[in-house]
Parts: sequence; C-alpha cells; structure tokens
Amino acid sequence: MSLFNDQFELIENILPYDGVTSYYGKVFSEEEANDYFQKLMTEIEWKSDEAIIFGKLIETKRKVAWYGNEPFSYTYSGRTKTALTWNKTLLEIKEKIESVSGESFNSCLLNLYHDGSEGMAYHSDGEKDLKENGAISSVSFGAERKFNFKHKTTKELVSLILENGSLLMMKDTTQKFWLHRLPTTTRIIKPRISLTFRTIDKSKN
Ligand SMILES: O=C(O)CCC(=O)C(=O)O
Ligand SMILES: [Fe+2]
Repeated sequence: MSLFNDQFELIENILPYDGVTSYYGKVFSEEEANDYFQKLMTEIEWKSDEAIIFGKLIETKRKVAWYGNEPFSYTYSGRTKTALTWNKTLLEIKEKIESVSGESFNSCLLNLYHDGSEGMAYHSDGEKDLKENGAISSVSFGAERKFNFKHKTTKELVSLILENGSLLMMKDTTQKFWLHRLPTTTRIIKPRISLTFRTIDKSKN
C-alpha cells in the first residue's frame, strides 16, 4: 500500500469515515502536466454539457467529453450519449494512473473549466451504469482548484486543493456516503482540465 510513499506523498484516506479517498499529490511533473494540458485542449472533442432544468435545455459553459474502451452509452441529465474511443494521449495518462494506483478503468469523463466561474455542484457519481463501489480517479491539469466533500447525513466537510498533475482516487463507499463538488471562485482566472476515469459495468450497459 505504501509502495509510492516516497515518490508521491500519498495520503491514504482524506475522509474520516464511511469511504476511502486517496490523494496521491502530483503524479506528473510540472512539465509533463503542462504538456498534457496543451494536448488535451486541442485533441479532445470538447462539447458543452447539456442539462434539462425546469423543463428547459440549458448549455453549460463548462465543456465535457466522454471516452472509453468501447462506444458505451450512458445516461446523464436525462440524455443518452455515446463514448468516443481513446486517443494516444488519453491512453498514456490512463496507463500511468493505472500503474500508480493498481486500479483499472474502461472509461473517462473529461471536464474543461475555463476559469473559476465554472465549477460543479455537490453530487455523487453513483450512476447506475457504473460498477458499484468502483474506483473513480480524478486527474487534474492546469489551474489549482479547491475540492470539497460533504457527508450526506452528518454534513461533515473535508476540503483539499487539487494540484496541477495530481491524482485523487475515490474508492469504496465514498459515493454512497459523501457528496463532492468543485466550488466556483472569483480568484482563479486560468483554465483547468479534469479527467475522471471510471468503470462502466457492461452487464448494466
Ligand atoms: O473536476 C473534477 O475534479 C470533478 C469532476 C466530477 O466530480 C465529475 O465529473 O463527476
Ligand atoms: Fe463527480
């Protein structure tokens, strides 16, 4: 478990109870992280996210993209979408994350936040297409942003900063008991990209 302690300053569990979320710190060097940021900006098929709010179709400023081993379909905000297949850059990042964590993933949801005015509200990722209690890893490139957890019943808060090139791994019952969000802030004027690697359960897809 502590194999990478010397290299990455691994925090094995940032949550006090009811889940396991590990913060590996920077698993990519500053140079590698900046290079991946640039590549992802141009190579990914970024699209506005869509949501139906009070019966109206809303387009978010935040951009998203979904990639996977196969053209999996997934339902999100009441709309069904299909995954694109991995490109070389995504496969490289995926392999690195898998070797660091010992987990494996078959899909990835990417988010592009242009500045601190864009974020993501409290939610958990327990969608029915996902493997139950499967690990979800969040890789960050670009601007450092705060990230919050809130326990669904005790309301306890846990906060951390996601650094450029860092890895956060949500495991075990984290999604069942905790919400997470990327809060907005007026202080951040630079963009951030996150890659959330997941496992789609094919028997449910
Ligand atoms: O941008 C992030 O780090 C988190 C994104 C997230 O929670 C999600 O895509 O479900
Ligand atoms: Fe999430």
